[in-house]
Amino acid sequence: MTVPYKHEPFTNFTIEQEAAAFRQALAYVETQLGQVYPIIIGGKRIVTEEKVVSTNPANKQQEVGVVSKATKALADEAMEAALSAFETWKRVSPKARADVLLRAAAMLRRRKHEFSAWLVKEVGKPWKEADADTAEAIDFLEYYARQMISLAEGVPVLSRSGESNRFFYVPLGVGLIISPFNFPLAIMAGTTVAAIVTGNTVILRPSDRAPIVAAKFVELMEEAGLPQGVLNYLPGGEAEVGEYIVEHPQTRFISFTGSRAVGCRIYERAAIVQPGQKWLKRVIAEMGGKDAIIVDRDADLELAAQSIVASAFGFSGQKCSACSRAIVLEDVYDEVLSRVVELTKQLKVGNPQEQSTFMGPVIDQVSYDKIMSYIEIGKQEGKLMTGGEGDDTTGFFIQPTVFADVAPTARIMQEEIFGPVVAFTKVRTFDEALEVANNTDYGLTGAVISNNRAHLEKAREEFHVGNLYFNRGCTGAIVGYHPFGGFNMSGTDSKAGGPDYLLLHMQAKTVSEMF
Ligand SMILES: NC(=O)c1ccc[n+]([C@@H]2O[C@H](COP(=O)([O-])OP(=O)(O)OC[C@H]3O[C@@H](n4cnc5c(N)ncnc54)[C@H](O)[C@@H]3O)[C@@H](O)[C@H]2O)c1
Ligand SMILES: N[C@@H](CCC=O)C(=O)O
Repeated sequence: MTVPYKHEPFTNFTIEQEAAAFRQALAYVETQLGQVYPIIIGGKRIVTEEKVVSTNPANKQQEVGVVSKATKALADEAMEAALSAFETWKRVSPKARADVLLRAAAMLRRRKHEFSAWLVKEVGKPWKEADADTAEAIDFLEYYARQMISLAEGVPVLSRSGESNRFFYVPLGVGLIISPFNFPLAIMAGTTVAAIVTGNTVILRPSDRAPIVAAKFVELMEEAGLPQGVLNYLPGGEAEVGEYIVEHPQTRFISFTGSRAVGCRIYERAAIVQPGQKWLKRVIAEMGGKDAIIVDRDADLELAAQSIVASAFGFSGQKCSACSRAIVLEDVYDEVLSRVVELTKQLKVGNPQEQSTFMGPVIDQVSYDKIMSYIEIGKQEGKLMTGGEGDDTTGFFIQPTVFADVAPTARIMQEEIFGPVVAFTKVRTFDEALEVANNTDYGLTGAVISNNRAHLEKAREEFHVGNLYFNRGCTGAIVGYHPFGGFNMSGTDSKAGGPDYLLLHMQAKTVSEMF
């Protein structure tokens, strides 16, 4: 028997012992930088000529590590390895598969600060954000392991006299996992182990902007006892190799997390039935957001301001759940806006290695340039209240930026910026607030800060997002507590860390026997 699932607590860094342990982990990781990590196919280590260098976004001169770049030929090899491992892995009992995850969770918990320190280095997460990312990865391992155990026997169905009917789940086959840079441990690990614990084998394509954390996780899964070929690590080669596997006739499913543009392209490519293909590929796509916080006239305005700031600027706004729109009732608009500006000015932007840093860099030059260009657009579309500056001399630092008086149809109110930028818009009524909130192509997260029960109930029905929060911010979903995933162009309506997530990786079989 396993103990019931409970989410991993966050580290309290105000305890000096914890802070010291984290500093020690950072110092250790510093000694490990710059190493070369091979591709792993069927347990075999392969180093290719062409490489991808992962650098620290807070200090672009610093190499975090180097990975080999995949090729189409290696993609074929990975497919063969995964297909061959599938023949044995699918027959391993669900309980034994779950045990590998539980062991990995225990090992990751013991090395929690070390993994978080890699996140600080590779993607510039400040301490608390890195700690939450690692905690979430542990949660996915623990939660999906238990869920698989409970699904092992299938679900009871009715039988008539003289008949015995059974309904149970079988794995799909080889899955392609494509993960984003922004939760390079939690999302990469969660999507990978959901596919594995359900009996599938996978080819993992981590983001080229965070391949080292993924390499460390793959090593950990091997140490936890995962058989060779079940998890094949194939970094590098971005679109070309990724699309090649998407289109491969033996790919059975694709679990993608990333931007809308790439998700839509994958969805489209996967729909084409290739010669020799025997199934329709399943695509799980978790995509972008344009998330809003509504502030009602009867609301705790300090809570509103704190929620907007934390949700807009946590990890430099590089969360699909980030608050990029504040929709505020006119009666309280000025007060909320001025408090948000005041709080924003107090945020410390700097090297995420420092404990006191609230906001580190954005991920790379491409992101930096894109966000800065949106800031220029914002200057035309609204009133710049604070921020607006960037500095990319050492790393990719952008000041947290607030725009006021932006029209709901403005580009910065419609397009995902994925950076530390929030736009305020003023509305007259709560109904208008809901209309503005729903007026994007996305539908991922949203929050309402209100003391008005009728308004909250109305939002419960009409605010069309996958994750709706009342009287709190719109980021920070916890596995098993806030199943996560969005509507419309935010994805395929799946819910990571939710009770039905594993079913997306299996097919149900009915067996009926007559006596
Ligand atoms: N809904 C969610 O749960 C969720 C979670 C995290 C991030 N996101 C979204 O992800 C985006 C940020 O992450 P990102 O910048 O890494 O996204 P991205 O779309 O640029 O990349 C995601 C992954 O796709 C790969 N890729 C890129 N082009 C490809 C192609 N043509 N074929 C196959 N693979 C390809 C990348 O290498 C990367 O591994 C944001 O839009 C954010 O909202 C969504
Ligand atoms: N699950 C995370 C967001 C993941 C996307 O970037 C949250 O709830 O904030």
